[in-house]
Amino acid sequence: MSVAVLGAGAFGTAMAVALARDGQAVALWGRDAGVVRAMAETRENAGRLPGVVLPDRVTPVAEIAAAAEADTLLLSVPMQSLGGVLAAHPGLWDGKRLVACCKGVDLKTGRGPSGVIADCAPGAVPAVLSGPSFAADIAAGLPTALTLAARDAGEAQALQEQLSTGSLRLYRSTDMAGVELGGALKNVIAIACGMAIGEGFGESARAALMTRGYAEVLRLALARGAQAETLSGLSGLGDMVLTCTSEKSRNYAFGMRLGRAGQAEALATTEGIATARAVAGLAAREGLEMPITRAIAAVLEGEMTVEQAGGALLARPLRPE
Ligand SMILES: NC(=O)C1=CN([C@@H]2O[C@H](COP(=O)(O)OP(=O)(O)OC[C@H]3O[C@@H](n4cnc5c(N)ncnc54)[C@H](OP(=O)(O)O)[C@@H]3O)[C@@H](O)[C@H]2O)C=CC1
Ligand SMILES: O=C(CO)COP(=O)(O)O
Repeated sequence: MSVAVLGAGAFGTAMAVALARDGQAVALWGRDAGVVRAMAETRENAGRLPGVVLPDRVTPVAEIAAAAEADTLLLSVPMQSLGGVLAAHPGLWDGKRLVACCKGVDLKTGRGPSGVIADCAPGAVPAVLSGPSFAADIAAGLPTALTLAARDAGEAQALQEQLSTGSLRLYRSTDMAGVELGGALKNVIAIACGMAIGEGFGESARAALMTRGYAEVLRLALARGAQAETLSGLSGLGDMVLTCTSEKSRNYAFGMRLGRAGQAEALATTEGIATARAVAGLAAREGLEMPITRAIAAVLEGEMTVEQAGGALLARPLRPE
């Protein structure tokens, strides 16, 4: 089984490096031919993952069809770009294992990564790779553990074996909904935690937000048919712990800047913003109790300040835990 990476950002490049160091030949597709040429010449992705040498087995390619010859394709573009990339090349995906590495909810359809793959590439086998991992850590060969989910247990095991390396340990799951919801929603809670620290609410408040945020994630995931064990695993609790406690997280750092300065510039990968909007809407429609997510969405819409959001959460009626 051969593997390629679509999306030459930090995470895609890190995965290509990890798999190549483990002995696999990996095509790495980037949409910008100039960036691809520079990677091939300098053996570095200077813009997205500076300082990491691309092993010889990584081949940067500017033609998506060349990368899509592989059996397994890691989709490492931001969540809001996933549908567009798949829809733009409809002839490439039949029979391929498409492993989504992005975390979030597509704003146009309300679907997670596997739903977007099912819509845009119905002839492919969808899978999801998620969990606590900074691209720089994977690229440095530091010990990392993630969850690989596919609907079919045999597919999940085949992908687990193909994509695990000496330092990257994958656990397998068939609970696609649980894995992708945990990955999407931890970004919302990370923004909340960043806001709390930036505003000066303190570390106790952050611990409360992580814990009560986890309760919200679990509530939504169970309502979507996910298994509780998945949410307490790497792709749920594991990623929430990492993302809510590290300024290396773009979502957490964004929240922190917003808490400190009242405004902050978002990146395409500040994926918790779109997720907060999508999930706050569906929580309201479906009567799901998700007060933290709704408060974060309100702050992001400019309907309240971080200070007001904190006050509103504290003023909620007292209830059993
Ligand atoms: N960085 C990390 O530590 C981790 C990231 N992830 C996930 O991986 C995904 C990618 O993140 P990451 O690599 O960090 O992000 P980056 O911002 O580093 O890279 C995103 C890449 O996607 C490319 N891209 C964006 N839109 C398109 C498009 N329409 N067509 C083709 N390529 C496109 C960008 O190209 P260009 O440079 O031309 O804009 C860029 O190369 C995210 O969903 C993220 O949540 C998961 C775990 C860890
Ligand atoms: O998902 C991540 C770690 O698992 C990276 O977090 P950010 O997308 O917030 O940078």
